[in-house]
Amino acid sequence: MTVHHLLEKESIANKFVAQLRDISVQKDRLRFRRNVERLGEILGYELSKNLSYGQENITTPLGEITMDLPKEEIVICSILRAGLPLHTGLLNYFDDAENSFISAYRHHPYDDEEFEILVEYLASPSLEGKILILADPMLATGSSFVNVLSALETMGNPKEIHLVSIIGAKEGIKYVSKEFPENSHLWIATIDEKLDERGYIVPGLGDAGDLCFGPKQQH
Ligand SMILES: O=P(O)(O)OC[C@H]1O[C@H](OP(=O)(O)OP(=O)(O)O)[C@H](O)[C@@H]1O
Ligand SMILES: O=c1cc[nH]c(=O)[nH]1
Ligand SMILES: [Mg+2]
Repeated sequence: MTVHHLLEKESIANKFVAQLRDISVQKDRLRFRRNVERLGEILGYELSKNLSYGQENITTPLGEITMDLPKEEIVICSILRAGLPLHTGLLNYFDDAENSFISAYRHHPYDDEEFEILVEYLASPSLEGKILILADPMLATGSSFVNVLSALETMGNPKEIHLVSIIGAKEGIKYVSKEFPENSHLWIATIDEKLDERGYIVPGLGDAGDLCFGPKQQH
């Protein structure tokens, strides 16, 4: 897997990530979701430099020009819930992509520290021969991305997989790199050192799903 680390070079994206992390700003849910969406747009733009292009003739009111335009069939698959605003950002740029939605959430059957990842809902077109973009703003242990990959197996073989995320922990990135095909790419805004005992990224930003949409109750 090739890792593309957006914040390695300073840009306006630093400010969006800082606002997601900042405890005095992140409780504004509208701003939080919009910053996730903006980072989806930026990461999508970076990713677009890696796609295949083909020539097409364009007619303007004054003449003709040949332009290189994207040729790939793209499916954007986001992991509920926190993947939704990232999905919107990606879809703002890849506006004719097909779309998949999958649920993967941490179920705590016994206590706060132990959890399993449950995949319960999947709606997807065929992925056969297509570019699959998998979106989730948090890559902590990496188990959600890996479980989702196996849940998507019945949908066909994508030509290439691009993971899009905002904050990743080193340990989780190592795990997904081992489990995803070698020609996959990870487009990530920033990489943090560690996880705490509950599997949260430190310093991270907290719970991205709750910050986007409010707390949820275990069932
Ligand atoms: O890399 P992992 O260790 O699997 O953790 C990351 C997952 O945790 C979060 O989802 P969460 O379970 O909090 O669901 P939510 O989006 O519904 O809040 C996040 O959006 C990822 O899906
Ligand atoms: O740090 C983390 C880990 C998992 N899910 C989150 O939302 N945040
Ligand atoms: Mg959550």
